[in-house]
Amino acid sequence: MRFDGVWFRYARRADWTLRAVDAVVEPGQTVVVLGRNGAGKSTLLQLAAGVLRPGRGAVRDRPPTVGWVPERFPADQPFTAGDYLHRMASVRGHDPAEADEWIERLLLTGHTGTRLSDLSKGTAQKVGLAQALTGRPGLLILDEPWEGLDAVARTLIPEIVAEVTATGGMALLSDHRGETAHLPGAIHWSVTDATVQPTAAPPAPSRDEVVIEISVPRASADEAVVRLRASGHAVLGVRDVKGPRSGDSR
Ligand SMILES: Nc1ncnc2c1ncn2[C@@H]1O[C@H](COP(=O)(O)OP(=O)(O)OP(=O)(O)O)[C@@H](O)[C@H]1O
Repeated sequence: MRFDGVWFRYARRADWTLRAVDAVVEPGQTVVVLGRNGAGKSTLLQLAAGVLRPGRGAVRDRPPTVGWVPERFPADQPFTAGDYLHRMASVRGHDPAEADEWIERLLLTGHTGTRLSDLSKGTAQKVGLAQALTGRPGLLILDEPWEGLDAVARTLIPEIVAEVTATGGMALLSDHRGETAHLPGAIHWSVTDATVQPTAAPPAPSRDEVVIEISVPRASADEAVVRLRASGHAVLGVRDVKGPRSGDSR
């Protein structure tokens, strides 16, 4: 996908929010967009998603299926979470059952009967993420994904991004706090003074560590992640485990 001389402003006589953007995202690539508040990261992501149209220039070769998670999920809609996800899957031409995979993986099963407007902010963000992932997008766009999401979902982001890119998809994420430093192989763009430039990745922390796997009841997953983090541990991932328990038979 290519930004080909893209200029954008929000009103006819306003200053340009983005000027002369030329940038390429290759298949299988992850791009992290850095920049201070108000620099234009969300604007760039919405141009990539096709939600905004350039004033000049064009975004070319966008994959046919785009999953976009805005910074804030618009929860003021008259559906339950389950209804919303199944309807959105149908509207986008996917099997509604595909939504169920993400409902389960993002630990949303207990929330499917809740109205969107009654969900907590973090759960609503997960519904937005499930919506974007249904149908296996060739371009996944996550606007500040670390901001609203709960602890479990945050650990899933690198895993989900890796799955999208492993099959030749592209991922575009914005990050104003440098939390995406751990996305392996990502390239970084910086939005400064209305222009977009490649920039160096923030340095990754050095390690001399071991990985310990633990299991907890599904309902306690979020609390466990929060506690482990609070104790100074790095939580690398959360996955669903089905079937009889093994490995603790002593
Ligand atoms: N709908 C809009 N109408 C007019 N101006 C807007 C609109 N949305 C954003 N802007 C302005 O465009 C500029 C870029 O905003 P944008 O949201 O893209 O920045 P950002 O880098 O994503 O910031 P943040 O990190 O705070 O989300 C800001 O000055 C913002 O106030």
